[in-house]
Amino acid sequence: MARAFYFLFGVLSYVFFLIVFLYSIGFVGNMLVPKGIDDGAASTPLLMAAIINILLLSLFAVQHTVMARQPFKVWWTKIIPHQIERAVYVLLSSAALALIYWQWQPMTGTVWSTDSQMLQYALNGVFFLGWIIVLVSTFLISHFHLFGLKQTLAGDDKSSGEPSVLTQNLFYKLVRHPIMTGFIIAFWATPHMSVGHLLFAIVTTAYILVALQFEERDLIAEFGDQYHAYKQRVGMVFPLIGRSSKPK
Ligand SMILES: C[S@@+](CC[C@H](N)C(=O)[O-])C[C@H]1O[C@@H](n2cnc3c(N)ncnc32)[C@H](O)[C@@H]1O
Repeated sequence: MARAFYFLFGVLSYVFFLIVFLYSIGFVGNMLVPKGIDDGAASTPLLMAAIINILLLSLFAVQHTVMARQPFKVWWTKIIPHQIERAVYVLLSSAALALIYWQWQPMTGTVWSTDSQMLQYALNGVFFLGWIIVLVSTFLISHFHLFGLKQTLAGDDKSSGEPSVLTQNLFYKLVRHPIMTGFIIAFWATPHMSVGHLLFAIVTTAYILVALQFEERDLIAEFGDQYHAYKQRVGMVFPLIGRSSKPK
């Protein structure tokens, strides 16, 4: 009975994530959604709009980073069943993203814009390529584990999970964090960069670079020398850039 509940919760959380993920593409790309990043009346004064937007992004950053850390998970799974820990994380992360999109204050001044149709097609192509890299990379790691569905079918024994495997194939052969590479590409590639979009791209890129320091600390704790060797060989977010020079 409990297992069925965990699975149902996992499925609902996953469906919510999928809706928010698809909305993210429309929001950042200013297409096909009721409210894109540049839509809405720009009635809030610029400085106030910037403060609100940074606070919204910070809320997501704090939730996403704190809940992903091992000490938090150890404490949290004393309160909630370990089978749904990841699904709850995915649900709350998706809710934090939905809040950003809902409350985002448009800042519509133009930073760059191109009239060239060729360039517009090219930049939109790169934008979609970024999202495809994100999606494919989640499957290279383990899509349904990453989004918490697999864990809902686990037994009561916390230690009975599958052993972790360090993915090093396809995109992971080129960079250590292709999901983040895909996001960065998708956030920056646009034929029309508004002030609000630029703020979004700068803050999210900075957050990604900080969050990866925490993630890599955890990966080293988990995989030890194997990760050190991987770090020496493979760039962080872009090929060849951000490799460590010597073994620790
Ligand atoms: C949202 S994913 C992001 C993965 C990676 N940072 C990226 O950008 O492709 C975070 C989870 O992926 C796991 N992870 C990161 N790199 C991995 C790898 N090379 N193999 C397996 N799991 C990995 C982390 O332990 C963490 O649980």
